[in-house]
Amino acid sequence: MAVQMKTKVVLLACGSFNPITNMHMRMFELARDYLKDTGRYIVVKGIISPVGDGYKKKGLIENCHRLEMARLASESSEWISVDDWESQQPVWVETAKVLRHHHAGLISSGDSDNNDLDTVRCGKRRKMEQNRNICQIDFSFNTKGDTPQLKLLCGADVLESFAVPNLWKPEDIEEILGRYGVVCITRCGSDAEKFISESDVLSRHRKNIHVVQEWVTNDISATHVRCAIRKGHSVRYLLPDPVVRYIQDHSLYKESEQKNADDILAPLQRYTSTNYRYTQNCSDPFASFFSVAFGILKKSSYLFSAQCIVLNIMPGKFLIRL
Ligand SMILES: Nc1ncnc2c1ncn2[C@@H]1O[C@H](COP(=O)(O)OP(=O)(O)OP(=O)(O)O)[C@@H](O)[C@H]1O
Ligand SMILES: NC(=O)c1ccc[n+]([C@@H]2O[C@H](COP(=O)(O)O)[C@@H](O)[C@H]2O)c1
Ligand SMILES: [Zn+2]
Repeated sequence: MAVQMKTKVVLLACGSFNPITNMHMRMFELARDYLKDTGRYIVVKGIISPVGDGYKKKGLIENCHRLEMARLASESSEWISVDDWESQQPVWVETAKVLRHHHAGLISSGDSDNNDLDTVRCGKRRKMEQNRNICQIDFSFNTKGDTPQLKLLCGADVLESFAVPNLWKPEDIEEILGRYGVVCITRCGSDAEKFISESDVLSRHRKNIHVVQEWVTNDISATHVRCAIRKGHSVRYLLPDPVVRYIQDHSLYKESEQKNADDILAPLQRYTSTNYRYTQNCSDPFASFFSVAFGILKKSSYLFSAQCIVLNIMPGKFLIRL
């Protein structure tokens, strides 16, 4: 009887994880089931890669805490682990570069018995031994090719953010979609299918974009969690228990929302340097402001939902803050 060959996949989730929530962990489970059900893929590993502090997102707490919380959350998983390479970089790193880094790691480690994937398996062997059924499901297939495919795992809001001017370099979008591929989990407030059909670049790479419908709609967001903590409300059952304990033990998120409040998000800073530069001797600051800001804000529901927009207008000078 012919043995069906499956393509091995490693899922990489990039994000703030500020803090990591149950939904972040659930994204991996949803994506793995979806890919398995296609009959073509077998997910062998999930990587959580918290963004570095240089991302400058409003309210982003130090990476040491976000990393530790992600580690605590992934302790209960036999196939998801946390990688600190991205968060340890001295400046913010584009997602395409993070993918390149992990892809190079997969290639160099090959697919031998002592490769990177097996390091995760060994590190979590005890848990896997406790759950032999999962081991059998995951590794009983013949797989094709030596190196697993690496795919970006994200929510639909991140996919939609591809359209925000000056947030992503067009060549990075091409690389992410063309070379790796994306597994996108639907999210309240986003319509991934509509967005893909209306975007030339996403339509062109349609076969590399897997949209996973989460029917049990779950609008947990880290922003809501931080807001609840500030109010002194319980966040239990929205986050893994060890993460709730860590937040309590370290008194996190009480006053962190002011962090980076005056900063510009790193990608916007990098790609719009000519746009947001102070404009000197401008005869009509409002006219100039709108010509710059309109491009940025036109399709930025993603930013509107997550960021506060502040304008600093001084005589003859102005600055957009997102
Ligand atoms: N409820 C959710 N449904 C689908 N995707 C989600 C959900 N929550 C987070 N994600 C995805 O997880 C990844 C990391 O997200 P992030 O760390 O920004 O979490 P978040 O809850 O969106 O936080 P914040 O509110 O601070 O933006 C992103 O790809 C995001 O789209
Ligand atoms: N140009 C880019 O590579 C680019 C732009 C915006 C966000 N991102 C990444 O997407 C993720 C989004 O995280 P948040 O949803 O928490 O903002 C982060 O990991 C960030 O580094 C990448
Ligand atoms: Zn987010």
